[in-house]
Amino acid sequence: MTQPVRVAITGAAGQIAYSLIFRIASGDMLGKDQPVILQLLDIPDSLEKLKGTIMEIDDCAFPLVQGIIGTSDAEEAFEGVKYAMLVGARPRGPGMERADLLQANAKIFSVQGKALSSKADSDVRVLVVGNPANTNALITASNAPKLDPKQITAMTRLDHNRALSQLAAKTGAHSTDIEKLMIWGNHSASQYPDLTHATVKGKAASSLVDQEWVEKDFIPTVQQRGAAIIKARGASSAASAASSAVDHMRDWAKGSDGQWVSMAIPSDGSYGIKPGVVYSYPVVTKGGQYEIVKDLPIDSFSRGKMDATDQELREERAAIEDLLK
Ligand SMILES: NC(=O)C1=CN([C@@H]2O[C@H](COP(=O)(O)OP(=O)(O)OC[C@H]3O[C@@H](n4cnc5c(N)ncnc54)[C@H](O)[C@@H]3O)[C@@H](O)[C@H]2O)C=CC1
Ligand SMILES: O=C([O-])CC(=O)C(=O)O
Repeated sequence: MTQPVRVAITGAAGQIAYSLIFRIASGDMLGKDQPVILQLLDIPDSLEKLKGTIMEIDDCAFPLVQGIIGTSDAEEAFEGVKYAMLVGARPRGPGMERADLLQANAKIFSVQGKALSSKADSDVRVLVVGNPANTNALITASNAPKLDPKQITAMTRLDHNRALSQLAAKTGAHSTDIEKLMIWGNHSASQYPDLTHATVKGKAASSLVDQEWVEKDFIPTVQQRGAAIIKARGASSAASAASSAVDHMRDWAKGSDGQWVSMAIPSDGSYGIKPGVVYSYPVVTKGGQYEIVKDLPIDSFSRGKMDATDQELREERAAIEDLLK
C-alpha cells in the first residue's frame, strides 16, 4: 500500500478548514490513491471546537485517512509534514489598523516558520492562505532557515479562479475553455487580474471583450470579490477558498499539465519585480516544481497595475521589516 503523507492544516477549527480538511481527506488534493495523516493546528481557545471537527472526520470513515492529530503546538503539527496549509490567522479586530494586523499576523507566522523549519520534511510545500497572505508567506520564509524560500507560497488561486469565471460568463464560454489568464501581485484589492494574454477557445480574449468592460467591470469585480462575498454571506469566502487551496497544492504536487496558473512566490526580478516580496506570477507546474512563464510582452496599462500592487507589497513589508531575519 502507498505510504501515507502527513498534511498540516492550521486554523483547523475555522470555516475554510471545515471545507478544506474534508476535500483533502476524500483525495481531491493528492489523489484517490494517496493516504494521508491530518495534522491539525489551532489555538488553545479553539481546541474544543477542533475536537468537534475531528469527530466529524472520524464519522466520515474516509478510506484515505490513516491518522488525525489535533494540537495547539506548532512543532507537533508540523512534524514530518510534506504539505502545510497555513490557514489560521488573526482577523482584524475593532479599532485595529492595517499595520497592527500585519504585526499580529507576523508574530504568528514567525513562530510557524521556525516550527516548519525545524520539524517539517525538508521537501515540504507550504501554502499560506491566512491574510495578509503574501506578507505572511514572506515572514514564514524568513523564519525558516532550513527551507528554500521557493517552498513557501501564498494563495492567489482563488483570484485566478474568480477571474476565469467572470471571463467565461462574459464570453458565454466555460472556465475550462480559457487559458493564459493570470493574477499579478498581492492577494488584495491592488491585485491585477490580467487577460491581455488570455484565450477563450483559442481566440484572443481581448478580441472578444472591450477595454471598458475590462477596466470598469472585470478588474474591479475580481479585486473586490472577497468584500462582495462578505457583504452577501455575512462571512468571508470559505468553500471557494478551500477549493482554490486544493487546486494550488494539487497542481504544485502533480503538475498543471502545461496550463498557466497563478501562484504568489518569492519575486526574483522577473518582470521588473525586484526580490524581497511574495508576488503572484503566472507559472506552469511540473514534477513538483513551478516555473514562472517568461518573456511576456507587458503593455503600459499592465505595467502600471503590476507596479502599483508591487508598491503595496513593499509597504506591507516595511510595516513588519523588524520581524524579517
Ligand atoms: N488567500 C485567500 O485567497 C483567502 C484568504 N482568507 C483568509 O484565510 C484566513 C482564515 O479564514 P477563515 O477560516 O474564514 O477564518 P476563521 O476565523 O473561521 O478561522 C480561523 C481559525 O484560525 C485559528 N487561529 C488563529 N490564530 C491561530 C494560530 N496562531 N495558529 C493556528 N490557528 C490559529 C482560529 O482559532 C480559527 O479557528 C483569514 O485570514 C482569511 O482572511 C480567506 C479567503 C481567501
Ligand atoms: O476578503 C477577505 O477578507 C477574504 C479573502 O481574502 C477573499 O475572499 O479573497
